[in-house]
Formats: sequence, structure tokens, C-alpha cells
Amino acid sequence: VSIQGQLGGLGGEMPSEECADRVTPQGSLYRELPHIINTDGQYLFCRYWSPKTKPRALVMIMHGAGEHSGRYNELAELIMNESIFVFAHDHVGHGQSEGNRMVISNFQVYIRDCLQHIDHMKEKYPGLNIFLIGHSMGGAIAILTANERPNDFAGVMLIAPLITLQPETSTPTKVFLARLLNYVLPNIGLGSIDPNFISRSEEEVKNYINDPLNYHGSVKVSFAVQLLNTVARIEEILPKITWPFLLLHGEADKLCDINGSYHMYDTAPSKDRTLKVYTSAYHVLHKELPQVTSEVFTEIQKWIVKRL
Ligand SMILES: O=C1CC[C@@H](CCC(=O)N2CCC(COc3ccc(F)cc3Cl)CC2)N1
Repeated sequence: VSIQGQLGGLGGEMPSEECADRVTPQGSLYRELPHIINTDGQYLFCRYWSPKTKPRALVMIMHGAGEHSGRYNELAELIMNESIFVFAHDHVGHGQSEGNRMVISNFQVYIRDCLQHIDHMKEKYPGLNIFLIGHSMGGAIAILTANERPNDFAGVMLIAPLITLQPETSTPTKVFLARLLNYVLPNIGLGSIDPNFISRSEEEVKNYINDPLNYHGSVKVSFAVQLLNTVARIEEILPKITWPFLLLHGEADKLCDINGSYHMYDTAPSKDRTLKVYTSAYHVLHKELPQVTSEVFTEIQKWIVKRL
């Protein structure tokens, strides 16, 4: 599946030689993989979980920073078994998509690419309700995507979303210095995500460390500034959110402050809103201790089915 993004002026010409041999960062041929081509001409790897029966809704999954869509297989299959068509892609600079690892010129690119993919799926399956699921940075993408099309989504499910900054890691001084540094040394690293903050499950921490499709390098200053800008954008739009949402957050999350979820729950005027806090749980709730993860899966499954 190869959907040519609306390339300004360059659209429509026959794919030249290199397009035919375009390969993923891991060396696989895009022409042999499901993919879309974003409006900057970058190839994004896609995943589709298509139900055996006629789909009764669409769900898009948006992954977080430094990971990829393959980590949502179990969750996606559970939802697919409800006769729902689940789809996702690896964001620019992630997994099997093109782009320098965890680098983004502007956070809006992530949202623009998701809207392109959503529009393509709406064309193929007209009239179906669409739900979004976003984790961490993917939660921020889901919030901003829904905000651009306030009436298009039947619901947004957020797993430990990035909504506000961790107070200790982002004092006003540090934020100021990051912005200043961005002008002189945008590519220096601020430090990488501590794998032990991912989950209390040793096995899931090992899986995260050993997955070659994950990025374990440092968060670059330029990327951090995009995240800072995103957090500021979300703060501004929270009071305007009216779509239904489900917030799931681990009480002991050290990567995305749970206060962001409390803040969204208290600030967004949506009538249909739910917040569930998982005692002592870490960041990646869908890859936490089995008890937590099974509760999270059931919660998501029930929330969607109830709103079909
Ligand atoms: O399964 C998985 C594997 C990975 C994880 C998802 C990770 C993810 O997306 N995060 C967590 C880290 C967070 C860092 O944030 C900042 C850093 C510097 C800065 F200056 C400002 C900010 Cl805001 C952004 C959001 N889930």
C-alpha cells in the first residue's frame, strides 16, 4: 500500500528508480511493506490489524517517543477481535519509518502525518466511528490530532499521556537553558530514557532494551524543545476539549507526570471523561505487571465497545 502524499507540484509523476528500491532504516524494501508517503516524501511504515468480519469502527494507535507501533500488537489484536479495524504507523524518525532517529523539525509533522493516515482510512471505510489511542508522546499527538478535528472522533484513550513536564526535570531555568542551547547546539543530548522507569516488569524492561526497533540514544535538545512547545500547546487547548476521553495513568510514573492527567481531567469540559489511576504502576501501563496490563486492556476494550 503506497499512498503518495499530496507533494506540492511534484505529485503524480511516475516513481523514479530510487523510489522502487527505497528501504527502511533496517534495510527492508518499502515496496514489500505496508507504508504511506507523507507530504515531505518520507516513507512511513504502517501496521494494520484487520478483523475477519466487516469492521464496525476504526482505531488508530499512536506510539510514544523512542518506540514503535509493533509494541501494540497484543492491544491491537484484542480490539481487532471486537470486529474493529486497528491501524498505526511508525512516526517519522522511529521504528521502520524514515527520518533521523528521534529528531523532528516540528511536532506538527507527527499530527499532520496521522491526519493523512486517518483521512486515507476514512476513505476506505466511510461512515465508521474513529477512536484514537495514544501513549506518552503519542498521547500528546492524539490530543492535538483530536483538537484539530473536534467532531471527528468518537473517543480518545490516553495511556500515560505527555501533558505536563516533570517538575524536577524541567525547572524554568532548565527550560530556558534548553531553549537557549537549541540555537547553538541543537543536537547535543540531554540524557536518555531510563529503561527502569518503563515498567515494574523485569521482562518488559528487558524486551524494551533488546528491541532493535526502539531508540535508546539521548533526547536531543532540539527534540526536547519540540516537546516543551507541545506541552505549552496542550496547556492552551485543554479548556476547549469537548470530545470523550479515557485517561489511564500509573501513580508511580516517573516519565510523564500523572499531574498532567489530573489537570486534563479537571480542566477539559468534556461530559464523557474517565480517569483511572493504577496504584504504584510505572509508565508503560500496557507493558506493566500482568495484573495491571490485563486491567488496562479490559478497560480500553470496554470503553470502546460502550461507545461504538
Ligand atoms: O513503551 C515505551 C517506551 C518509551 C516510552 C514512551 C516515551 C515517551 O514518549 N516519553 C517519555 C519521555 C518524555 C521526555 O520528555 C521530555 C524530555 C526532555 C524535555 F526537556 C522535555 C520533555 Cl517533555 C517524553 C514522552 N514508552
